[in-house]
Amino acid sequence: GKRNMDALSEEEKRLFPLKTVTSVVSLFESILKRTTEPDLALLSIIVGCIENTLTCNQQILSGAKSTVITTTVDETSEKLLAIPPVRKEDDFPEIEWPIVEALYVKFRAVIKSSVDVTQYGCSEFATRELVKKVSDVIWNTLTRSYYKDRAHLQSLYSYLTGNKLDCFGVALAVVAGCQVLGFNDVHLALSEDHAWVIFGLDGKETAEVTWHGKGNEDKRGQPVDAGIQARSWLYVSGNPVICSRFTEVASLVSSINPSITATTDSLEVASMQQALLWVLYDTGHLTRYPMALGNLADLEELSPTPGRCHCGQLFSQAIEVARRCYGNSHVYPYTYQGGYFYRNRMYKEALESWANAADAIRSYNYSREDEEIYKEFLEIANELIPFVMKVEGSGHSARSILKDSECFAHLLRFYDGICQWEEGSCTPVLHIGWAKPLVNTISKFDSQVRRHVVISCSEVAEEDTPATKPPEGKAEFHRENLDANANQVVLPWPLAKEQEQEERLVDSHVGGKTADQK
Ligand SMILES: FC(F)(F)Cc1cc2c(N3CCN(c4nnc(C(F)(F)F)s4)CC3)ncnc2s1
Repeated sequence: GKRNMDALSEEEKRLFPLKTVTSVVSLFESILKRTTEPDLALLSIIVGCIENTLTCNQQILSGAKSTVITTTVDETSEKLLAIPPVRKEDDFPEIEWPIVEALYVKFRAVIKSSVDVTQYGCSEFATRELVKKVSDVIWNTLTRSYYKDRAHLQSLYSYLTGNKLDCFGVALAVVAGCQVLGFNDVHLALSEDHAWVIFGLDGKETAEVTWHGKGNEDKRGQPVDAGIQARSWLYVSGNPVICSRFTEVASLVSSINPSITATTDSLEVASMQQALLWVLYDTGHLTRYPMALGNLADLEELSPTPGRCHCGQLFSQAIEVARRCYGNSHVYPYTYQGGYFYRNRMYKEALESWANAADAIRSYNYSREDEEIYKEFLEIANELIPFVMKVEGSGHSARSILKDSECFAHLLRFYDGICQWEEGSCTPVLHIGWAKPLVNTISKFDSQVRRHVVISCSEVAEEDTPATKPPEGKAEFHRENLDANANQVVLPWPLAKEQEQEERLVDSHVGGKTADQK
């Protein structure tokens, strides 16, 4: 029969005007169920329209009930403000189909009129020149200069109504533009702080299509191999999330930003994002996307969905995926989980997550474009851990973590990971600003506790390692390494080297027992 060339079916159009979370969820479910690939431009315009309507022209003083702030209004101002009747929390201003359709048609027209595909070969696959051309079209239609880190610049709605996009938004727009031109081999590749595209036969080619950070010359058009060779966290050792159309939908949903101000979120936008993430979770499109699982977990912590798993399980799932599918080269799954434990005063678990985060960073070389993760570790080391020491320090209970050798081991592993991250890097990581909190933190632990920590060397395991006892220097830090009364913990090698040298030093001076006599 007649191919329906419209973006939406008649049934889907009947869901408009969109004014509840439920209607947006129904629309997404319908589109995700189709046999054809979801249209990134259409979905990005829809969620962008809702987000920007609810967060950008919000008059807090209008007393609109949609925001989270608690306005302390006194009697007089109550009358003045004439607060409107409380709206259901998933109500939002009506989004009309003709508005969305007009923006969608405009995007397709901009792309098709700016790119003459006949100039780029006749293969079904995109070429580097084609990808660069689409990136140039987006790039050259952006406002000359604007605050790139502002919120709500990630969608095509922002691009089409304000000619502004953030770093992620440019990458998404390029992939959406290639989809308009029929190049379905062009897909998003996502690291924890950057985005690029893959394309060509078997998706073997890569290309930068957007900028990164401040004051860095953009590398648009170039492959990302150099970044991967440099072993910088920014390129996650060549383990980015390689998106399908569906994971690209997950990325545009995950990048929805409900914030109205630094301290206020829009309830409707947050509940829409949460509901859409569950739709993508149920259709299996978050399975290999740790950050989206982390985003969903954060939303669930704030407002648990009845009948859904506990947010703690989502944080754990994200870690599982990062270990199984991405060579444990992602850091955020551990800092998402550590943040959750910290907010819920589960400080021993938080220390373990942060030590695991440091294990993930240790094999990288720190480079100047890795500032985001540097700031993450700096905040953990110089704000969060000192706070834990402060609140735990007062407790003289035997159960205090300051008397727990496993906690001390987590702490040493945390610092050791950062030290090893610095080793071999061109850019230094640690400076005197790290030392004071470090010394302060380490010295808070009981000397008895410190005495019980056994440092072991974990050389690279050989194939024929005897299964019986862990050979000299082979024991890694595993739970089973705790001896019967669990008051000894074993640490991985890098720290042991220093400890052994220290002990040898001590022994030579005070004739104490050597390491192997203990
Ligand atoms: F494409 C770029 F360049 F933007 C890189 C990406 C970032 C990002 C994301 N983020 C970034 C990390 N992020 C975090 N929020 N809390 C974090 C943690 F520190 F608690 F771990 S990390 C929020 C969402 N969430 C989904 N997908 C992506 S793809």
